[in-house]
Amino acid sequence: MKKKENILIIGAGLCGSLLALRMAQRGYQVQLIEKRPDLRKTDISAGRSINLAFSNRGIKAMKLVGLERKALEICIPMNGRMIHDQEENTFLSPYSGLKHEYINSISRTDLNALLLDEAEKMENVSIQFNQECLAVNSAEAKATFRDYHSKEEKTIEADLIFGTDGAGSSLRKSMMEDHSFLFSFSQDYLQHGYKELSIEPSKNGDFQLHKNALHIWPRGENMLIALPNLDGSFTVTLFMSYAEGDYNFENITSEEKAVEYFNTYYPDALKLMPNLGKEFFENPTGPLGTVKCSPWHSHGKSLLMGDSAHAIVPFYGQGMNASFEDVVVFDEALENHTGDWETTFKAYQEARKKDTDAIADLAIDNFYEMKEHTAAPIFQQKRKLETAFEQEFPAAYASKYRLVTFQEEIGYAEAMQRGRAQDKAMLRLISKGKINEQMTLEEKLKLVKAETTHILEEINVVY
Ligand SMILES: Cc1cc2nc3c(=O)[nH]c(=O)nc-3n(C[C@H](O)[C@H](O)[C@H](O)COP(=O)(O)OP(=O)(O)OC[C@H]3O[C@@H](n4cnc5c(N)ncnc54)[C@H](O)[C@@H]3O)c2cc1C
Ligand SMILES: NC(=O)C1=CN([C@@H]2O[C@H](COP(=O)(O)OP(=O)(O)OC[C@H]3O[C@@H](n4cnc5c(N)ncnc54)[C@H](OP(=O)(O)O)[C@@H]3O)[C@@H](O)[C@H]2O)C=CC1
Ligand SMILES: Nc1ccccc1C(=O)C[C@H](N)C(=O)O
Repeated sequence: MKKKENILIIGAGLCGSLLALRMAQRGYQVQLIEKRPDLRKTDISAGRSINLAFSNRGIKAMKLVGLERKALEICIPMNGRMIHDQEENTFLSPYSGLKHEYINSISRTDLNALLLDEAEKMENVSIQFNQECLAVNSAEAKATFRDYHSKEEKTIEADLIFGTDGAGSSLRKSMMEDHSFLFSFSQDYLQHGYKELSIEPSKNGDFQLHKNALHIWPRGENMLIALPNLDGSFTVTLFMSYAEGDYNFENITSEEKAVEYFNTYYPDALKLMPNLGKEFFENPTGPLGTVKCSPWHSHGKSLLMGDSAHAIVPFYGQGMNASFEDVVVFDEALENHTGDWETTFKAYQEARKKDTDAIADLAIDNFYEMKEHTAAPIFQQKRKLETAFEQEFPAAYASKYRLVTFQEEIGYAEAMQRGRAQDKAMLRLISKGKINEQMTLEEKLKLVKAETTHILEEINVVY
């Protein structure tokens, strides 16, 4: 039997360590090389989200490598959005009408460590840390690395190179500089950035907010969110404009002003954040952007996956889930692999690109939905109706959120098209007063379905 190829994977983040494990399970020789220190031994989380919303697409990928149960053991279920209004009232808006459909809060470090531990157990995987990739020569399948401590440089050769080195990918930069093929690239930054803060557990170690929810303080321009951690704390993230509005990252220049801002907009959260002023200035402000590029592969020797191929804004809680799903889709492409990598890479991109483009756009939609629409009565009415449809007629109706998050058998592109049409139909019917309380739920559903079909027909889509 032909010996399987040597594979070099750049970046041992979430996607890279999952890919390394899967490729090793398939019998390839894998070298996984990471710029940062081993996160199981050193804490340098700066600049990354501490916890993540983990849902069906990500869970499916963990199942592929046999780690679904271990991952779910370290999760906290979040059944819905807990909306906090400015008067300090709260209400829970479920993510689905079905009890078993919820998203999970998981620690980035714990999940990454789980994958690294399992990959390390494989005798055909080697992992190196503190080695930054500087450049990749895809035509020759060679990559240059620099040791973080000694600053020494070395070149590593392989049969194939996978770039899973995140939004600032070194492989992607090298592809951009390789003028032997046409490489398309776009990067769009939002005018908003993010800052991570925290709510510590109470003195008794209890959660100070409802544990099983993703908390949102929608304030129109800006918003605050909080996700629970296993130790009873919450990781709080402020999404705020860099330079616009009365308060922004540029003009909050003192601890007093940070506290004043929170006291004005998030008074209930502020009561639980005694260290806000200090944390605000100790923690970094991160940018939020979308990266799209094509092709994802070059010379039949290298391939971009995860954020390096398609970084998205975090608002759908799908970046990692999509990066994990990449591994599932690539694994399916490997089923038809006949030895020609260029063909396999092309087939993978063909199957995947429309869906990662769609989740990038959906994530921008959800930015507006979270920070503005969740506070609007018409939106709340729509969500209530959708939840009722899902409860009573789960096979006949799935909201956009449910299609994207819980129906992993449907691609993001289809979820976007159907979901957007449904949203438009519902909002149209509600605002025109065509849905009224005299109607049965079944009659309301019929009307929404007909209006959705009409909207889809207008854009020539038939399901
Ligand atoms: C604020 C925020 C919140 C988020 N929340 C969610 C969420 O709730 N749910 C969700 O699904 N997604 C979320 N995401 C998105 C998620 O973080 C990413 O989609 C995911 O981390 C992508 O995984 P990756 O392995 O492709 O990249 P990364 O996790 O960024 O990993 C890349 C790895 O490559 C290493 N690396 C980088 N450059 C080099 C180099 N030159 N040489 C060697 N190694 C290198 C990095 O150190 C890192 O370890 C969020 C993102 C942000 C910013
Ligand atoms: N488009 C987008 O939305 C986004 C793009 N990016 C891009 O991605 C790239 C990477 O960003 P990011 O992940 O935040 O930054 P890095 O991982 O490069 O650095 C984060 C911190 O970790 C330190 N560090 C890195 N490696 C080691 C090591 N081996 N040992 C000890 N300390 C280490 C760095 O120190 P030191 O300063 O010494 O290197 C720095 O203080 C950037 O180019 C950024 O612009 C990032 C996020 C989103
Ligand atoms: N993890 C996140 C990080 C940042 C911003 C949003 C999320 C979400 O998960 C939002 C969730 N999907 C929602 O729609 O309520």
